[in-house]
Amino acid sequence: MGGPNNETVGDSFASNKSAKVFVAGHRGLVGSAIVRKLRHLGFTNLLLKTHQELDLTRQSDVEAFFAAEKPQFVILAAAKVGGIHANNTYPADFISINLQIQTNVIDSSYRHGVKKLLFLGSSCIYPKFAPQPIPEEALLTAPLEPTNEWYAVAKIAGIKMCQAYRLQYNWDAISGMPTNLYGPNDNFHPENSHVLPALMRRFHEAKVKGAKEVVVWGTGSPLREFLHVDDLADAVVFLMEKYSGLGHMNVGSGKEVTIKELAELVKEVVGFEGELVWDTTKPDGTPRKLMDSSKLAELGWVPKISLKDGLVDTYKWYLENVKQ
Ligand SMILES: NC(=O)C1=CN([C@@H]2O[C@H](COP(=O)(O)OP(=O)(O)OC[C@H]3O[C@@H](n4cnc5c(N)ncnc54)[C@H](OP(=O)(O)O)[C@@H]3O)[C@@H](O)[C@H]2O)C=CC1
Ligand SMILES: C[C@H]1O[C@H](OP(=O)(O)OP(=O)(O)OC[C@H]2O[C@@H](n3cnc4c(=O)[nH]c(N)nc43)[C@H](O)[C@@H]2O)[C@@H](O)[C@@H](O)C1=O
Repeated sequence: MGGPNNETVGDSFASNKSAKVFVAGHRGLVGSAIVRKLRHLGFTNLLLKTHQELDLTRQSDVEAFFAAEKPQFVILAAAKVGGIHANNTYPADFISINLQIQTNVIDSSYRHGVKKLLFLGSSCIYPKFAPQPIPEEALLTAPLEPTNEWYAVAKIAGIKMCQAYRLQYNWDAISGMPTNLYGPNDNFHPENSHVLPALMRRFHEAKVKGAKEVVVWGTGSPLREFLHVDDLADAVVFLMEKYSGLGHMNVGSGKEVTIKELAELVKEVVGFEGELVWDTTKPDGTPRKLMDSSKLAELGWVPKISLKDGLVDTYKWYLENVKQ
């Protein structure tokens, strides 16, 4: 069994199903998938608070919550999240809310005896023109993509905070960097969401209305790597169990598609039969961000859900759960 400075640890997380686990952001895309996974594994003592019940930007409330509840494990999936337009339009929100949430949760977790914390960042932490596939070592080697640099700077601070607490206090805080995610409970907002849910909604509404065209942003040439959120939840539990290193860990599918290919695939899954029209006044963002997830693969984790299967599953969820 390893302590905080060992690269890998034994099965101390998943073997204790009655451990008190705080999943922050449990109603979001990622948090809800982690809760499903933990419940499936038999965890019985999950600590869950809605944004209304506990605003994680309020330091004294977070401090009081940790003092009263004393969780043993923390998975930090609460954040201000959005797609390229939201990141570009609300830079102050993206940097300040994320810095506040993560600083409050990480510091209170340490101060109130949490055994282990997992912080979630994003593939946008890497330079705009990083080597592909992007290894963890590419962090802070060149300038960021301007459309999301505010969010990226907050996420980089979160990684560094976990590392600093490990170094100074010998405390077990780790970071996982997921690639672009999708799945049940995604945000389907027409402007502020990520590309995949935005297109699913737009194609669905066009199909229902019998529209002839759907507008898609940018040129269609950027490449993106997509991972189903149930795979990510599986990787999160894996990291909680098996990894206790200083370095952050990439979590990707290893497969990339152009936005044009993605749009064609979503169109097919939804069953829209009209044309695509490209709005090139909208930004493309970073040209390519395929992560190198070989470190995680070497530890023994690989994804299982293909993009096609994941899209079918997500559209089924959309039809059953999103008000039409
Ligand atoms: N979606 C993606 O493609 C990717 C996501 N990630 C990371 O995964 C994590 C989760 O993202 P995702 O699930 O997509 O985001 P969502 O927006 O779906 O969920 C975020 C959750 O955080 C909660 N939250 C936000 N602000 C506060 C606050 N002040 N106090 C309490 N709760 C709050 C939200 O509650 P409410 O809605 O009530 O505000 C929501 O439940 C983030 O760290 C993100 O960076 C990483 C890579 C890709
Ligand atoms: C996960 C990651 O997500 C964000 O980065 P991003 O990968 O650029 O995210 P995106 O999903 O919004 O766009 C991907 C691509 O798709 C194109 N695109 C086409 N049509 C629509 C469209 O309708 N909506 C959106 N959002 N994009 C569209 C869009 O122009 C771009 O070329 C970060 O800000 C940050 O949040 C982050 O970490």
